[in-house]
Amino acid sequence: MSNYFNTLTLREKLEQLGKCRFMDASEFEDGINALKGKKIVIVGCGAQGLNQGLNMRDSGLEISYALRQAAIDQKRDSFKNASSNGFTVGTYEELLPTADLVINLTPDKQHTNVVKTVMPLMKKGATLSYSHGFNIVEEGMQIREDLTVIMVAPKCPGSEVREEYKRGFGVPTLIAVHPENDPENKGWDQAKAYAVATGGHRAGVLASSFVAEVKSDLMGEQTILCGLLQTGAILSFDKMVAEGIDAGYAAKLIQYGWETTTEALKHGGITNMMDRLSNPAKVEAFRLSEELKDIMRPLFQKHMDDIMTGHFSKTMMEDWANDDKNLLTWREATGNTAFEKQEVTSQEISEQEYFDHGTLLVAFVRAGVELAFEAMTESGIIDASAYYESLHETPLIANTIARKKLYEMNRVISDTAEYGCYLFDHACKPLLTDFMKTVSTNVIGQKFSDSNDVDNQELIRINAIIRNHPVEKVGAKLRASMTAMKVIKSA
Ligand SMILES: NC(=O)C1=CN([C@@H]2O[C@H](COP(=O)(O)OP(=O)(O)OC[C@H]3O[C@@H](n4cnc5c(N)ncnc54)[C@H](OP(=O)(O)O)[C@@H]3O)[C@@H](O)[C@H]2O)C=CC1
Ligand SMILES: CC[C@](O)(C(C)=O)C(=O)O
Ligand SMILES: [Mg+2]
Ligand SMILES: [Mg+2]
Repeated sequence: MSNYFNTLTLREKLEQLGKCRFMDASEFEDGINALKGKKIVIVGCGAQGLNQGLNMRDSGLEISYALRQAAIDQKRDSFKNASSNGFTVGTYEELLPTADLVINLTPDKQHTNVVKTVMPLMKKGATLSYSHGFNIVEEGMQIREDLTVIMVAPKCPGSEVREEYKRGFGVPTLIAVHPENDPENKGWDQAKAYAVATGGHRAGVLASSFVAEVKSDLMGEQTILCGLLQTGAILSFDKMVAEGIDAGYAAKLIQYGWETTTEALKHGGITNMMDRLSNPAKVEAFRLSEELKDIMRPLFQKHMDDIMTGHFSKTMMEDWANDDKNLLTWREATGNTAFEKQEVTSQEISEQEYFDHGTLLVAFVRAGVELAFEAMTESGIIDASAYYESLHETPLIANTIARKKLYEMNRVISDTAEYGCYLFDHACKPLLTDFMKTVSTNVIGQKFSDSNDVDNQELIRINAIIRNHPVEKVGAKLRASMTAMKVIKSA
């Protein structure tokens, strides 16, 4: 097997990277019909497997879970997840030969092994689905010619896939059909029905490609979504403690600070998040974020380049072959950081205080979102896709940090995202050493200034720069269509 992306001509690469169309609500009028009455078997019952399955069953589809014999015999979490929720659970041999749709929701590292085991058992003309295209794009997995291959990739952690559905909504979702595997021309109808069943159509669906999904997903998770939140958390905590801020307070400010400040992104993008600061603090956050952008730009570009060339996937696969030595060492090191180990204070921190004492957090978020968006769009990824993989998903990942610090984030995201997160974090922390020496507790841990004095001309200039960034333009459009869809549904 060889990297599929690297076998494409330049024109084919650009064509697939640029595939991204925001689908109209009318395209989902057929609902779940293309999958109604079909036998759907999910392989794996972890973060995505369980939550997607619950939504699909509640939407009227017939779902069961195929697990490894050992998982069933040992009553592992996957078995408990599926059986305690009343699903039929069976072995591959029992369930796969009659399945119309097999959904592979095992970790990316296992895909080659899982697909090679599953494929011979699948009936002629069935469909194989993924929620991330790594196996097809980076490993070049070849799928039997009679099988249709689709992707339905929710742009968020599995827990949110379920929570949003229960709220009567859904999460933005990217769908694709592998061009090499659509022999009966039914892939798009099935992918659309699947997106309806998970609730994704209510939040916005992008008709895209396996290639665009993989390259944008990897970039978002390595940089702004997970890597930078981890780096920013550790550096900000260490800084506060070194400067005499109570450690319990510092830990709480970070653990919940990302969630509170990025909640503002959901409603009104970077503009709204920055507007939550006092004017002098906004001017300072802008200055800091510009500096951060200059320092971190080469690192963001390196991650994008390494993802595009296949260098990242090659090195991660080397670690897979080496029993995950790097991943496991890095995971342990994250668990041992002072931030992770520190108990948080019981002292109340108000919503506004998270902004007032978190100017640096806001600067990190602005810098990271804009850099990730810029690196993706400069590489041919369409702005809507880049928006979902940078700004949109940041608050969702921040929610996981609020639950149990970095441990919870790294547990909930895929192993692929976790590996990329550590990779970025280890390269980024040393880059920011000098920068961190220049900041003090007036931008992290305490209020920036008691005065509200500000130069009007400077404020106007800064506001214009923030508001005119392309991530703000596409974000305003996408957020408006999400609201519109929500209204259509409840009408
Ligand atoms: N995590 C997330 O939020 C997101 C994940 N994705 C994608 O979704 C897919 C699933 O990821 P995620 O939900 O994180 O995965 P998990 O790590 O949560 O998956 C665990 C499940 O996979 C099973 N499994 C593990 N190894 C094997 C194997 N060798 N053979 C068969 N089953 C195995 C486990 O079963 P057992 O009990 O037998 O070990 C368990 O049921 C990935 O492609 C990922 O990139 C996409 C968007 C977000
Ligand atoms: C952010 C990481 C992710 O891509 C996701 C939750 O969307 C993953 O792979 O877990
Ligand atoms: Mg993702
Ligand atoms: Mg991912």
